[in-house]
Amino acid sequence: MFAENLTRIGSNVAGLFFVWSTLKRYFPRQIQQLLFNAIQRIPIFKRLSDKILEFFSPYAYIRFREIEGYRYNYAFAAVKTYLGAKVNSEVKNLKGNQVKENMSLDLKRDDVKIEEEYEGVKMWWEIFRCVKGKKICRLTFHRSNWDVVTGSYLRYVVEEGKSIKARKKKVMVLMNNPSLHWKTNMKGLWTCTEFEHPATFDTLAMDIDKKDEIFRDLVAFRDGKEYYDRIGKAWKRGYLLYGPPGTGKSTMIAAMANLMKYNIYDLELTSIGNNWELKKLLIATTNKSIIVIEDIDCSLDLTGEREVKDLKGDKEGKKSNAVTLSGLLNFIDGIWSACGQERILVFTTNHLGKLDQALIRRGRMDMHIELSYCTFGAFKILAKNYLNIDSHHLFGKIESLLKETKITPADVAEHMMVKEVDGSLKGLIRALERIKWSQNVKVEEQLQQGD
Ligand SMILES: Nc1ncnc2c1ncn2[C@@H]1O[C@H](COP(=O)(O)OP(=O)(O)OP(=O)(O)O)[C@@H](O)[C@H]1O
Ligand SMILES: [Mg+2]
Repeated sequence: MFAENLTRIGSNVAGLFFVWSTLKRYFPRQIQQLLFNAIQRIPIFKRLSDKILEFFSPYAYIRFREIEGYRYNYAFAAVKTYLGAKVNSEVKNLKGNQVKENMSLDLKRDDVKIEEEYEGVKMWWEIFRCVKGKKICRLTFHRSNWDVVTGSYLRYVVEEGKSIKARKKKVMVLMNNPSLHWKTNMKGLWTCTEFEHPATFDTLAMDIDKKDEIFRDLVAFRDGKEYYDRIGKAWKRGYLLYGPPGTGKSTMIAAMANLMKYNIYDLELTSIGNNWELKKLLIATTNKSIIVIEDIDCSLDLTGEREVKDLKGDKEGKKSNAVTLSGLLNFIDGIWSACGQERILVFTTNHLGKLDQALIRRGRMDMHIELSYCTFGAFKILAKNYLNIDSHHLFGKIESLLKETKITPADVAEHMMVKEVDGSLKGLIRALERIKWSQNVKVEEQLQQGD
């Protein structure tokens, strides 16, 4: 039976070769090409000729499909980014993209066939769409180079593609929608817009040592995959930012997002109906993100007896405004941690004392960061940002006034919006003297009341 089949296949292939060689003998080259193209247009012949060519070919192929099964193939994305970035003066097909008017032009290679050499080995890439319309990147290489391709080339392409993507990544900010607007399949939970806050760690006005510590902590977290795997801990970190209004809590979150290139999920607890909604929202967040709950003490009444509140929430069921402290804590420690990686959680508050200890204990909130009134060090950073000066003869006076007054970096910054250096520094000195005077009056009043 097998021998019979083999004979039949052999005679069919021989028949095809005979027809082909006859055509080649009697028809000119152009007509041969036309015939070949016409045959190739008939899907069954195309598949057959591709199979025959593949069988006799000394080349091997690796396909990266956009979708594998029902899942997006991240290797495809990396390969596509890598190929798109191969831009140089010899490339003839390029495409230009400008997402926003004020953003720079992004040039990408737009060839469907790309040839390159790696360690002396030739590689041929082709980008096309399969019958179902999904994109495929296909690599062709000589079989004798199997070891180079599978040993190092593909790893290099994927890693390079990922790092190009990370460099070009735009930070997004996502805000939760009320459940009324949610659609099926976990869609419509978050509204997404591009995040364009210019704050960086350089422009952040605070004590240099403290700033360095936070910076190093974030970088260690970002590069800490192996460490977290080794110690068997979920790859997440919590920061609690506390301090009076206008001291830079929101600015620090922006600087964190810009440094890490993580998206920000701005979680507005007051528009969440219950723990079930909270759970859905948190599960829909992606890796490499910062989940922010601003003014945690105002968003929820999280203080006092936890048990009493939770009981109330349970009794009233799903419909009640029942986002509870234990609901929040469970997701921070439990299910959510297990299903997500590389996430940062940031809580901000103006009143540290109001928070429940369970919420802010170490391990949940790994770092407590106080942002406070403007020091001379912080003032110098603001002066550099706003006025582009490193020193000035009025700095000495400002330094001694800052030691005696409580002024927020936001108020200091307000005085430096005037471009003229002398005028803005003198304005700041007047403001500091006013604050100092009113602080002294207050102290005197308190003393008199004490008498
Ligand atoms: N530490 C800081 N470094 C640089 N700029 C700052 C700093 N603090 C405040 N600012 C300036 O003041 C403005 C208000 O600061 P920000 O919104 O970060 O304060 P906040 O601590 O989040 O206040 P709130 O508690 O009211 O939310 C910012 O836009 C920024 O320009
Ligand atoms: Mg804020």
